[in-house]
Amino acid sequence: MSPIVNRFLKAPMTASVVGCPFSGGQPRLGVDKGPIHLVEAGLLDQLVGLDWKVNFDGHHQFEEITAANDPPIGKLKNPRFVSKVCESVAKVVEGHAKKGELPLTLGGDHSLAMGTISGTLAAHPDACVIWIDAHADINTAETTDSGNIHGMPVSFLMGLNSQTIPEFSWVNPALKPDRIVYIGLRDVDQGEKRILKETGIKAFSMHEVDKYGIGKVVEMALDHVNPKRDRPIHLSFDVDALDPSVAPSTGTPVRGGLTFREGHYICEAIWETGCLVALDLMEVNPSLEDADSVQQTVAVGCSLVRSALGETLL
Ligand SMILES: NC(=[NH2+])NCCC[C@H](N)C(=O)O
Ligand SMILES: [Mn+2]
Ligand SMILES: [Mn+2]
Repeated sequence: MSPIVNRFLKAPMTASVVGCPFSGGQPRLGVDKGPIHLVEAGLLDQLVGLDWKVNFDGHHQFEEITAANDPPIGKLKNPRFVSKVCESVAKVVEGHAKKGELPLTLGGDHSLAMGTISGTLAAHPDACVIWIDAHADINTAETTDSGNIHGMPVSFLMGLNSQTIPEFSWVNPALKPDRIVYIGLRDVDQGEKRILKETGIKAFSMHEVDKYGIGKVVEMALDHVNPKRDRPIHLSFDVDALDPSVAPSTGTPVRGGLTFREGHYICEAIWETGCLVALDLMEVNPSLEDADSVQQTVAVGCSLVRSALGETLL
């Protein structure tokens, strides 16, 4: 383990794994198998190898709400199911975080971040969010085209929906625009572009990664949300931020993404701040593409987590 001291976690440093076999935030089956594959690939032993104490007592259990009992609310698909699962995930993440452990949430689709970030903010009200993704996931109930809630968690966390949706009233819209920063964006819907402008949320798209290089981009991102490097950091990593040649097995791949090293650099640099308090690794879908692609994507998912939890190259 690197000599980095984490200022928010209790010793012995403990990762509490929240495996979330959930796919209700988007239509493609298989993303619910992501956490199972990540664990079966040996991720937990790898973390033990980095000197983490690892808590894992099986994947997160939740009650299924069937489509028949979950008609759309406006355009939102599976709204009650997504909401219930995220609410339970929020409680679990909050519980771990309040004990000084690091919740490591394995998705599952990215709607789960509504839960994980709610949980983090309940335990660490001062936290900032670093969101690594091809997508902004900030559509509102009004702007969404797809109705897939994995494209909307940030809007709920920030309270951007003009009409309150009672099913989601448990979400405390505590995330402020200056406490989230994006890296890796390249497929942002028109309505989302407008929201980013209006809220003034800082975003480093692939254009900025090309222009400045990943080292400078991460530094600028941290300077924005965490200028004194004294705030807890929640890192939410959607594997589709990586180029599809690096992480092919994901539901909404977009070409022109982060290289293998750029993705890992982000994780390493955030660990080096000593401020990481929660990590999400989302959207690994082992049902998509051939067996080699699946193996490659799962392996990259594991190595991103290791980098974020202190693995170094030397
Ligand atoms: N977490 C993701 N992969 N999100 C993809 C979102 C795609 C699109 N913007 C939508 O709203 O449906
Ligand atoms: Mn994405
Ligand atoms: Mn996403």
